[in-house]
Amino acid sequence: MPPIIEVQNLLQVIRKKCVLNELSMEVQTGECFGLFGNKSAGKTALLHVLAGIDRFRAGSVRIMNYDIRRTEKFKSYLGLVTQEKSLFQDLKACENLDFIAALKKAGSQNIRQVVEQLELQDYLNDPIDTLEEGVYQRLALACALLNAPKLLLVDELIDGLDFHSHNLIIKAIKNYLYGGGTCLWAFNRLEYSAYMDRVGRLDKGKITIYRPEELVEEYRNIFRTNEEHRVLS
Ligand SMILES: Nc1ncnc2c1ncn2[C@@H]1O[C@H](COP(=O)(O)OP(=O)(O)OP(=O)(O)O)[C@@H](O)[C@H]1O
Repeated sequence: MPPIIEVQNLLQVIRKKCVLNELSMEVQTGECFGLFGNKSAGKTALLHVLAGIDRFRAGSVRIMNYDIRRTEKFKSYLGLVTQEKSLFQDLKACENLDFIAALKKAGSQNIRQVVEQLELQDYLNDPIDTLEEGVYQRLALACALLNAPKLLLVDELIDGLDFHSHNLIIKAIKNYLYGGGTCLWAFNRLEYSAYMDRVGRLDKGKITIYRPEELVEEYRNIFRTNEEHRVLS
């Protein structure tokens, strides 16, 4: 089976700055693949290319074996939670679910399922701008899962959320993966790498692939080295 995401020599330039530089990577079906890196490392830029939001300068990107420069068919298999708030601000929570379900051709059974899974029952009649951050992110994930996507792309998602929302989201993603889904998850807190099967660390437009424990070990070593220098100097 070909990889669900296949990127070769991807070059992305934003406002004359080379953000992704000859980047190549593959994600296999069923993986939870993390994108890790400092602020401005290019995680969102890569996610936006994979979601078909931004055009890219050069290279090749295939999602589910579709060349994303040639077709938009892959988009109907995606679920996406962006870093920016992208739900409809003028609609209530239930209206967002109904509207997005209609766009994705998802039925009322799907809506009931995600509402239950992410415990949104008490918030359905609330306007979006009154939702606290954790509930907003649960709703954003619920909307992304409505079409039972083959590939879920999420940016940050759980950073700074209350413990209950954090746990509900982790459980929902775990169930999604258990059901055969694939997730690509951008984050910038090292501890979240524990949720991933593999992690790609972005730095200066390049990607290095790690097992989560290798990434933690590398940072532990950096810490130890720094500590030694500090004590010695
Ligand atoms: N619309 C834009 N206009 C100008 N520069 C941009 C734009 N979008 C991204 N960039 C630049 O591209 C680079 C990569 O940004 P990106 O948002 O992908 O980083 P990131 O790894 O997601 O960071 P963060 O963790 O802060 O979200 C940064 O230097 C950023 O300033």
